[in-house]
Amino acid sequence: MTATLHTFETSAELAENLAKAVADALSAGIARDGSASIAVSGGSTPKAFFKALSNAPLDWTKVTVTLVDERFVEPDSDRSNEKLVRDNLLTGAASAAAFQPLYYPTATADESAATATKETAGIGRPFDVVVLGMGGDGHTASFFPGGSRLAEALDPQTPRGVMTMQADGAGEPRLTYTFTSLEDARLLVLHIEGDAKKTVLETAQGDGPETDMPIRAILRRTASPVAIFWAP
Ligand SMILES: O=C1O[C@H](COP(=O)(O)O)[C@@H](O)[C@H](O)[C@H]1O
Repeated sequence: MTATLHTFETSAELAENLAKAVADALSAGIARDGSASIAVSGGSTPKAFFKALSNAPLDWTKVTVTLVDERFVEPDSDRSNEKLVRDNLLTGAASAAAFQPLYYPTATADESAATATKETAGIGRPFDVVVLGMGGDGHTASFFPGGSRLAEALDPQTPRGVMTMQADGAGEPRLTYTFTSLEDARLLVLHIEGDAKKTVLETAQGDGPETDMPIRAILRRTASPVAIFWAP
């Protein structure tokens, strides 16, 4: 599918424009279906975007927010993507939204993934909005180079749902939506910032296997077009 690059002069300008595009897509989902869904990424990049989106004037009681991926850590950990979202997105107007976690306090990450798959089965078919990030190693969601279940996660035959992933660069065991869960979002965004990530993106857009840079699966073969939002 095609990818279109949207460039902004500052991170603040990007955050405002991305929040507007996402709010419009959520409003369209509510108007069409009576409810809307969004899966967001964690990491260090999305904070300003979350703050901008949390003030968007839409009927948040009709919106379900979930995560593209998560670490298998308690939700009060500074490493938790759930904590990032609760502290920065689910505030103000957006505090009325429903939240579907991927982490559950189970004995193993696999049990948590199974519970998350069951609990999220009613949303995201397709998601109204998916906002992906990208790591400096070319990972997106928890599709890490060298990931223990990378081939399965990226396989177009693997069903929708949440699965586990382990990788050297990942730290804790991960929980991640599969490629098929994310690729057909009505608005599919890749949000990256900084010159270093632009260089990683350009490398990923060149030849080479998906296993080296899993973001290539998103850039090459999603059902939906990818809107890339970038600022220096
Ligand atoms: O591990 C993760 O990293 C990526 C990118 O994070 P960033 O800190 O470089 O912005 C993120 O998209 C993913 O959700 C997160 O779990």
